[in-house]
Amino acid sequence: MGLWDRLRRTLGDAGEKIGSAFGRGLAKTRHALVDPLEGLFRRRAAFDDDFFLELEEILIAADVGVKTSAWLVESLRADVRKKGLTTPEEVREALAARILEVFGDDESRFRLTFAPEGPTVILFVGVNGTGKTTTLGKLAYRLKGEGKRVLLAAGDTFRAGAIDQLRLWGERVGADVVAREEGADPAAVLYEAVDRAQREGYDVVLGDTAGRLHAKQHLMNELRKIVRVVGQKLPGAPHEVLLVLDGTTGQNGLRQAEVFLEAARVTGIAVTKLDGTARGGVVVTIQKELDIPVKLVGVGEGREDLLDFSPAAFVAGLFGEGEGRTP
Ligand SMILES: Nc1nc2c(ncn2[C@@H]2O[C@H](COP(=O)(O)OP(=O)(O)OP(=O)(O)O)[C@@H](O)[C@H]2O)c(=O)[nH]1
Repeated sequence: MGLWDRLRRTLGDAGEKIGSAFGRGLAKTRHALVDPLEGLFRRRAAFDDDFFLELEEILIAADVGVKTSAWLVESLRADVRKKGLTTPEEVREALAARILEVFGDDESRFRLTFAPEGPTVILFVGVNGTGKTTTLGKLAYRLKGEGKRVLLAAGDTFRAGAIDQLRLWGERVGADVVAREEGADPAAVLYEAVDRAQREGYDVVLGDTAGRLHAKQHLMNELRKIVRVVGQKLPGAPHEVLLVLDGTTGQNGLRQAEVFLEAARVTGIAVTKLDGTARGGVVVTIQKELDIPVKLVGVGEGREDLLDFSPAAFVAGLFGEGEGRTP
């Protein structure tokens, strides 16, 4: 079975819808990556050194990252040689297959983890302005739609504005909010939220946290304390620590993330603002270099603009499968 058929099979009945949602979200990245690739196919008759050199430049420009791009190009070069690929279609498919290989075959790794019973606690961490609160709000909206009882915890107590923003999301999606005053101990807010969730039978607690990078040591201590306190209150929690990365910052965002990776056991990544960037290739780099699954992607400012990440949908969307085109 060819790659495109395999992707279709993985995505199943909802495939077309998922593929086109990813296709729309990745439109700018596709223009930066796949369109130049088509141009390259037209200009270069042979898959020679110049072809691979140009391909590497295209990948790097779409923020696939230097190391990952080099790996992709070398793998593709080997494919062309060993499998005797001669047509653009074959080479395009081999490249898509190599990108898919970076993510591995196990789609379940990319799904959010929920506690088998009792409340699930999901913490959102990341630099301010990356879209943490928005992503949390969108997820709350989705979970509410699934009939879950959702409690939001305003753990970014550094700014009154952040607390208000979370309250607003609570109103907008009909979720209850636990908040204290500005300057309160974030761990205490999270403790209170988990306690209330246990007593009152909430299904999910979504916890916001602060992301001030200039106070690095303080930030790390604060995060560690939150994770510790939540874990003591509810063994197994937090079930997810989601690092929110702004897709428009590409590789720079990855470097900023290191503080959070040091401070907490990050279980998944949410990449936001994919709709506004040609740097969606950063998703491939995150996988190759951090090996932490991307679980959610933001593709707009609306409350429905949140997608579950899926490697098959990502590759299908990237190569235009979801747009009703045959790749
Ligand atoms: N286009 C687009 N905009 C987004 C997306 N996610 C978030 N945004 C916007 O990004 C901006 C920042 O989002 P916030 O949720 O406030 O970011 P934050 O990380 O919580 O930042 P602080 O509140 O400062 O801690 C807002 O204007 C959001 O509407 C997305 O997926 N696509």
